[in-house]
Amino acid sequence: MLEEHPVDAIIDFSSQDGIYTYGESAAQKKVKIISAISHYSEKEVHFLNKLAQKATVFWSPNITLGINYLLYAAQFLKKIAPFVDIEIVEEHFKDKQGVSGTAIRIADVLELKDEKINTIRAGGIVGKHEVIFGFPFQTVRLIHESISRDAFGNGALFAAEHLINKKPGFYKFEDLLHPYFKV
Ligand SMILES: NC(=O)C1=CN([C@@H]2O[C@H](COP(=O)(O)OP(=O)(O)OC[C@H]3O[C@@H](n4cnc5c(N)ncnc54)[C@H](OP(=O)(O)O)[C@@H]3O)[C@@H](O)[C@H]2O)C=CC1
Ligand SMILES: O=C(O)C1=NC(C(=O)O)C[C@H](O)C1
Repeated sequence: MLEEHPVDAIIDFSSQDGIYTYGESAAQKKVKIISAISHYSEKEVHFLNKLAQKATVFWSPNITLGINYLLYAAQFLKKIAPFVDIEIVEEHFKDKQGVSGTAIRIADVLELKDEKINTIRAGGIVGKHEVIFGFPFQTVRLIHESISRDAFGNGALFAAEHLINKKPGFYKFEDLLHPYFKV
């Protein structure tokens, strides 16, 4: 397939097991792998790491620029106020299965237990994440809302552009943003 249709990168919004259909042949041909799958088991993460020995592999459970900026801002605030109460609220469309992979990632970077994730499923909400920092006399709310699925397409293109000159290895969105934080 990749011989008939050569490409520079594969962008994956399929499902957890999609990687097994193209991973090996992509890595063999040094085709970059950009995965937006929200949930992987340890088995898939291990497989991605193996592929990353040969190819440039990128994985982001939320590929929007906005949410990845929010992740930075949230970690920065937690550093200043380590004992603040933090709650995460994630909202998605009614049929979305499982807890948001983004919310799990936010909890992970802020070192919060998964019980701090509050889930809402309603109608056609594309994807909204809010991190609430409850101080004694003030509240800080960091909110990101994908108002159209175009946000994911734009994010995937941002990733693809920023991976053009990247050597084989396993990359996360923050690896692409680090250079922008140098002042
Ligand atoms: N990182 C991010 O920013 C985002 C991540 N996602 C994630 O992307 C994934 C897909 O979400 P969503 O678009 O809602 O899902 P859908 O089920 O609507 O779409 C998935 C598509 O991929 C196809 N597909 C699934 N598995 C395979 C496979 N093994 N081989 C080939 N094709 C396959 C499906 O085909 P068929 O219908 O024939 O099964 C379907 O066309 C989820 O993990 C979701 O959480 C979604 C949006 C943003
Ligand atoms: O399934 C989706 O659609 C989305 N999944 C995400 C997640 O699980 O965090 C990311 C985005 O909000 C859309």
